[in-house]
Amino acid sequence: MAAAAEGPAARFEHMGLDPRLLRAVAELGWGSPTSIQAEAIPLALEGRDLLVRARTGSGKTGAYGLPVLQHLLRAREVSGAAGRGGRGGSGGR
Ligand SMILES: Nc1ncnc2c1ncn2[C@@H]1O[C@H](COP(=O)(O)OP(=O)(O)OP(=O)(O)O)[C@@H](O)[C@H]1O
Repeated sequence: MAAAAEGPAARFEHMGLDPRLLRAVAELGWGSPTSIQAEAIPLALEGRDLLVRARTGSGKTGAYGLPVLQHLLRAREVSGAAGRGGRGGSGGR
C-alpha cells in the first residue's frame, strides 16, 4: 500500500472531488491521499498540465485517474444539460 501524505490539507475531502469519487475512494479503503496525490490532484483539478514523477507504488494511478474521472463526470453533466435544452437548443438534430 502507498504511504499516506501528512498535513491538515492532505485529505481527499478537501480537494473538491465529486462525491461519487469520494465514495469510491472510501470503498477502496484509501483513508488519505499519498504525497503525490495530495500534490497533483488539486493542480490537475484546476486544469493544469502536469508532468509527474514518483516511485513505483506511490499512487500515481490515482493521482491522474481521479482528476480524469472528475473531468469525464463534469463533461457528461454538461452534455446532458445541453441535450435537455440546457443551452437553449432543440435538444438534438
Ligand atoms: N491514497 C491511497 N491510500 C491507500 N492506498 C493507496 C492510495 N493510493 C493508491 N493506493 C494503493 O497503493 C498501491 C499502489 O498504487 P498505484 O498502483 O496507483 O501506484 P503507481 O505509482 O501508479 O505504481 P506504478 O509506478 O507501479 O504504476 C495500489 O494497491 C493502490 O490501490
